[in-house]
Amino acid sequence: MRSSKIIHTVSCHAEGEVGDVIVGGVTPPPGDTLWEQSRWIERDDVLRHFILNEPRGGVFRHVNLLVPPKDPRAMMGWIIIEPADIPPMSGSNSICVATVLLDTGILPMTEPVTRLVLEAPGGLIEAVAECRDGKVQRVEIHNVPSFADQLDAWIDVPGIGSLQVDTAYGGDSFAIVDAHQLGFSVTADEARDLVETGMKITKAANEQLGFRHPLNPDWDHISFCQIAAPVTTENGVMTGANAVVIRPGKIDRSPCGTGSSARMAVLQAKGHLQPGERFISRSIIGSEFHCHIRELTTINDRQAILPAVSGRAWVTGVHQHMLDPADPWPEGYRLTDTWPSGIGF
Ligand SMILES: O=C(O)[C@H]1NCC[C@@H]1O
Repeated sequence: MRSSKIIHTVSCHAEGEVGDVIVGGVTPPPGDTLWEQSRWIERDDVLRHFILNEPRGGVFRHVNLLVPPKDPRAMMGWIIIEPADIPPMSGSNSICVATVLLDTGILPMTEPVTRLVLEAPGGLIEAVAECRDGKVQRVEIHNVPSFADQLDAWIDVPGIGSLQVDTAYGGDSFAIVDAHQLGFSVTADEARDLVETGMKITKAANEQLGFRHPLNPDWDHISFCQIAAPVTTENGVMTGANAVVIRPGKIDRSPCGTGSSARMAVLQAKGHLQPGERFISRSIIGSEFHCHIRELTTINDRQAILPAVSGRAWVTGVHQHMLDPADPWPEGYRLTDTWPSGIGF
């Protein structure tokens, strides 16, 4: 076999959402900070196209590039590569990264608990991994400070009408809308309609409300729409299903860690969730993240929370993505039958 490029990945999913990890074959991008390195990856499409586009990838795939940390407190840094964005943080991807680092032995595992400090472009996180028999059983992520931005704001959504939404940040930026207001019960058979509706809401929320992170003015848009079923109490625990619509048009198969953090920030701001109380976030495929608010904090005088989100991840394979020098599509291709375009912003 001949190849002009080989990228080694360990494939993984966290509660249903793909989060493959590049463990070799890519040199760290230039930049003095993880954030700068992540903007370099965003500007340079070569890696993104090679790994995300067909024939190697698809709109469902997220890929995490391991890089040496910049912060001396961190054991590893990583850059999250999603279909539309290179985000500051990701819950499902961080659970995949922690699991792959320990299950493969890249970082040493200590049973029954291994604590990792990892550096995402959006800041340091801690991953507390429960480990047994050489396998990570569950990872609790101590996420970056999260906060509600605009509460009960009205937007006009073409084809839908006037809608009340909350906007919030949980390591990524969200417009959160009540599913029942839209006639959804957040079940798998609604997936296509949820995506079309969510994409319109994200676009309208960006145009009419916008978002800018108070400490990182570069992060200046709303990435996702979270269509959230009202919270209920199950066995004494506050529980909420959601469908997070990811640009350019797919639903998070996991309960979305950044979305769960953003939702907890809104619940706390509205007085429905207190630090220490449990919150179960449930995905459209029925998988769960177990969450709570660790403590309250502030960002530039703005009320914020420190969220904890825990979930499980499983390795699904190892791959060597290769490029035959004669392949006429070295960066692959995407078609609008499976990779929507023209909706969003
Ligand atoms: O768990 C999360 O935060 C994410 N899942 C895929 C898209 C988001 O980054």
